[in-house]
Amino acid sequence: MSGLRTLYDKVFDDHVVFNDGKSTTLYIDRHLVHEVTSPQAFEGLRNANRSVRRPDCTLATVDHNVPTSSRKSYKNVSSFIEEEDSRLQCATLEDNIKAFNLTYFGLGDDRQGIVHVIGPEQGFTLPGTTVVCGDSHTSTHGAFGALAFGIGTSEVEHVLATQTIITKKSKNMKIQIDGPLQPGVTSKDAILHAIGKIGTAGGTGCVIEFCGSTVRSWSMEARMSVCNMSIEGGARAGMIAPDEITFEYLKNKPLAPKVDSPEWEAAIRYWKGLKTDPGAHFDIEVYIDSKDIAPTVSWGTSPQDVVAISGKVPDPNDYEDAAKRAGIERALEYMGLEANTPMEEIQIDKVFIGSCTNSRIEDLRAAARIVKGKKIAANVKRAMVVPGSGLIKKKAEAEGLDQIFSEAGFEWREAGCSMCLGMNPDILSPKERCASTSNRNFEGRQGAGGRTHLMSPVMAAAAGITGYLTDIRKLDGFDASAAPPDKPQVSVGSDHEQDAATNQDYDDKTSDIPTGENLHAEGGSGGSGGSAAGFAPFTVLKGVVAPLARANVDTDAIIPKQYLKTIKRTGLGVALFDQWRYLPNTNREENPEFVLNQEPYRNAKTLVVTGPNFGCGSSREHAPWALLDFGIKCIIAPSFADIFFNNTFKNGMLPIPIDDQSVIERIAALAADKKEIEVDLINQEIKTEDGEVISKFEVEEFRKHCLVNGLDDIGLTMQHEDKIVRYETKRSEIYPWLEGTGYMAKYRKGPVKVEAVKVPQAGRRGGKLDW
Ligand SMILES: CC(C)[C@H](C(=O)O)[C@@H](O)C(=O)O
Ligand code: SF4
Repeated sequence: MSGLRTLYDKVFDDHVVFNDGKSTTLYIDRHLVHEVTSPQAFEGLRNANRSVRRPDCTLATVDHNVPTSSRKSYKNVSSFIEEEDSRLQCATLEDNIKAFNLTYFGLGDDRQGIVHVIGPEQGFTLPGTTVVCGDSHTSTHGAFGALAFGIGTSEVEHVLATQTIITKKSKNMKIQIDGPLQPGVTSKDAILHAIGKIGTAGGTGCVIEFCGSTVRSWSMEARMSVCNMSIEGGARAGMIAPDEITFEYLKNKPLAPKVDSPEWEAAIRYWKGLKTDPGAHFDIEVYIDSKDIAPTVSWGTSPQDVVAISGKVPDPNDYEDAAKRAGIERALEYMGLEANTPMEEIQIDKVFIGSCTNSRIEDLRAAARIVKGKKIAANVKRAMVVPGSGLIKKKAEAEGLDQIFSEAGFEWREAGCSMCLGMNPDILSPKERCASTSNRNFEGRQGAGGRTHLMSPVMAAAAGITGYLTDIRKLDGFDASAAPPDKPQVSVGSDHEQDAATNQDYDDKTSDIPTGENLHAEGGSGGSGGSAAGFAPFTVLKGVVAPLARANVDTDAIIPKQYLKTIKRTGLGVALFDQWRYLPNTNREENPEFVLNQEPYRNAKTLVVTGPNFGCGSSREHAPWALLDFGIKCIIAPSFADIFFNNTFKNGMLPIPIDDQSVIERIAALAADKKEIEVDLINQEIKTEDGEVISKFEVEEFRKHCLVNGLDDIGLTMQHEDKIVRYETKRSEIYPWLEGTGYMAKYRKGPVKVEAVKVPQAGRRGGKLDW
């Protein structure tokens, strides 16, 4: 070991609560919570009689399910949200934040917005912190030099209860981008270009540090767009070393330390050390010359399917690899595109400017500059602008951006995730084509059968004006010198300074929240009664194995968004692979071609996937819940996306990555022959029906131990209460600005730090704790 450390190494090291040689327990500074991935976690806490350890370090909002229609007559969630499941999920969050004494920005509050927009906007996200959320795009916060990553619902419960997470060190990856960007090219183009280069599995197992002169020149908004999409590159997190631009952005943010206070000075001293030591080792290095980045758009159904706007739709015949060819053919069919069509000849139906990638003030300003004085094309049925937060909306209105958009024919909406994933009323109809500033173009992402083309805000704005995917550089009146892209557009504090001024103000804003009467005494808010606490031990699994010949199977495909509105963990098997399992335009008539609709695979206990990167995309733990509910406990694949991989273990399931493709093919052949296989976790072997060992496999010792014994890792962590307290004491001394003092001073009447639960829960239901 050279002793030289990367930015990631430094932040990781500073958060180690303990390392027992098998896994590392990391302290979490900031926990963001939203309505989709939290109900089951709160239910688990309630079932185990646990409290939230650090309400002062936890911030909740509603974003995914909320309608983006006018809130002029908004009174409360129950009367405002029409769709029943969405309403229940939002109401459940409100019940939970009352019951657990958490800070919450609801629909009546200007500070409400997409969770990854409001954290930075409030100064909740700070350099050098660990930030988690039950959401894959938590990587956004890495733009501040934070170690920020998405987690599943079981881990949400773990963090709520212990303020820690059990983890394993990732590899270090560097993406260096140098030189000034060309006119019309933005950081969104840079990240789309980078993902096209490395692929959606390129960053698997890694934390990416983005560096180089191009990155240094970017504003915080531009940096957030890039770190946001690290997850689309397969990485656990993306990070950018903090610098003067970061510090400037944080000045006067409500929850950042007060400028010029001793805390601010101490924080700046610490933050300035948060950079990679020259000569520190990276496992993977990627270099990009900014001259090679053009305005970039996606053509297919994966974020790696990108091309310069001046390019053409790819031709499957140009690819020798049969699997690759089949993948492109499938994507073209879904997207309704002909090979070799120039991208600029693709006509669109809708435009969406929003999402946690591109809904910040700078994005809206850039798009407004393009549409100013113009009108959307006649073929554009709908064009929407959805600010990332209520405060951004206000700011934009103060600058007259809403007028510019409205005059051009765009709808000016209220804050939320909106059409990024259509869990709310904003969706595409089947076959509608959308120019979108969001981050995922998976099948059905913006609505069943909808077709998404990812791009930057200026490109989406230009598409709205012409009605076609458009090269921004050719748009009438495009002024290449208007905003030199290599000059940082620094957003200073006053941009987002607005805040609830007094306790009374805060109380008024939250007075519409119910008081917890919806909470049931048993089983939480109508949940399944299930919990992450303990599961059936996994030792040997023998049974039918179903073959699935696909690569990059995303969690939207495993279970689409409409099923995420549940507050339970159970009953999701019926929705597993929904789009592939049922014929379109039928009343859930089974597609006989799909493997899980065939005998004997309906009873499969194991899935063998022949392509890599299974479970990529969102952090939804609903994906393993759906598999488990269907009966699948083990998945064998060449590789897995990190968050999905974690989530399976938390549910007593075993994912087995096998990089020898011949072994995968052999198991797939046995599966095709309807033969059973045996997965022996104790001996770490996969065997034929006759007991012949097909392959050995690796599994982390700690995870194996938990699986074999059906252990609840929250209980295990709570046994180390003394170490957590020791870490917290040290943290208060060295990093006093992390205590959540902003909330204490402004919004709270009582103390915010509740005492941790003193009596550790048993690690195994009814069993002996032996770890
Ligand atoms: C709902 C949530 C689990 C999901 C995510 O983790 O990314 C969502 O935000 C998405 O973008 O698909
Ligand atoms: S990716 Fe879309 S759905 Fe997910 S958090 Fe961001 S805006 Fe919301």
